[in-house]
Amino acid sequence: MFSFWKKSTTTPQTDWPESLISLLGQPFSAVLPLALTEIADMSLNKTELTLTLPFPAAWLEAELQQQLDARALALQATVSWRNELPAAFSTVKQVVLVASGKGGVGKSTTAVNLAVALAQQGARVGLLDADIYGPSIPLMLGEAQSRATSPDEKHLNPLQKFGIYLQSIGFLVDPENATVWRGPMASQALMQLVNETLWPELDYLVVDMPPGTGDIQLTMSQKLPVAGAVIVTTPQDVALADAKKGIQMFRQVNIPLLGLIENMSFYQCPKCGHEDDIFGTAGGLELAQRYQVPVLGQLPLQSAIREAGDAGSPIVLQKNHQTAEIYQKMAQQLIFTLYWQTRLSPQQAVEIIMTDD
Ligand SMILES: Nc1ncnc2c1ncn2[C@@H]1O[C@H](COP(=O)(O)OP(=O)(O)OP(=O)(O)O)[C@@H](O)[C@H]1O
Repeated sequence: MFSFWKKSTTTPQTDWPESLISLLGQPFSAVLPLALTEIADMSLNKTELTLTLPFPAAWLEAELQQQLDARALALQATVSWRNELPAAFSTVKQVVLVASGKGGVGKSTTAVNLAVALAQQGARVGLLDADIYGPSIPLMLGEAQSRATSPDEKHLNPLQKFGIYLQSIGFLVDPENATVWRGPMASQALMQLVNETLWPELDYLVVDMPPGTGDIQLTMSQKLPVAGAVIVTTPQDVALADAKKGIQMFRQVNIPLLGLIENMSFYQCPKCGHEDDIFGTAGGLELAQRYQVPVLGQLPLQSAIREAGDAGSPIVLQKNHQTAEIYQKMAQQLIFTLYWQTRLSPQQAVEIIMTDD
């Protein structure tokens, strides 16, 4: 019997206003295509409607309040969440890989912005920079000069920035030294980085994978108890061919594909807003359709994204920025996809065992 989420007995009572019951009983939005009555624990106390969900959804509070106001229901919405998932390993509940077949398509940018967007929803988030060929996350979070510290010479403390916990191969070695690692040595080092970091309790650990579909990527995908992978691609033919290999690799090792993100989808002129399909049209979307992978979103090629990354302050932190909102919507979709997937097949906790092969 599925036991991920037990609804309480506080589902709407008959004395709840009819319009409130109808609001909560409708599929809520494209991001949350379920009725809140199906997933939330709810209570109504005079002027306050309190919902507790099985996944982080800070965005829902504002949307729900809007709907309550629109229906002239004089209620204050409060949303909280409770994570009842078992840890997939150590203190980490769900591991999400961000991968790309080809280098330079914006994988690290996407991983950083998604991790911060997940934290903005109220989740406890870790970000592991496993991109051994170009650990760029320290730079993108303004921590390029930081080094990992150890409390006992055996473990590593993660850094904390913008509400997320960070670890990077770049905090341990100079990027030039890391790039010479190959095969087993690289995967061994990366697995050590995962295991020896003192992660606090995390709802999501986002892993920025090295680009490509070689041995390192395969070993990591097999050794980590992964909840799912997100593929980042640009619409160019060469990137798509490599993204296809990524999809095939994850399918081979039974890792669910949570979604595809088409980055640098179109060029957006910062002056006039004109859009141009600089790398072709919707290639990522066609690939996603062909392989039946959900599309999480499309991002423009936009100098603001690069500038924010270079300044060490990801664009998702900017208030009311259109691009920040795209990342936030993608994170919401990701949260719901992970919830739904776990609900359909509850995961088992596993122990990570290091071997020399
Ligand atoms: N949508 C975008 N618009 C403009 N610049 C972008 C966009 N996405 C990424 N960039 C920039 O492109 C460069 C490469 O991005 P990033 O490091 O995220 O790619 P990557 O796929 O992780 O690369 P690598 O394979 O080297 O790790 C960075 O300078 C980044 O700021």
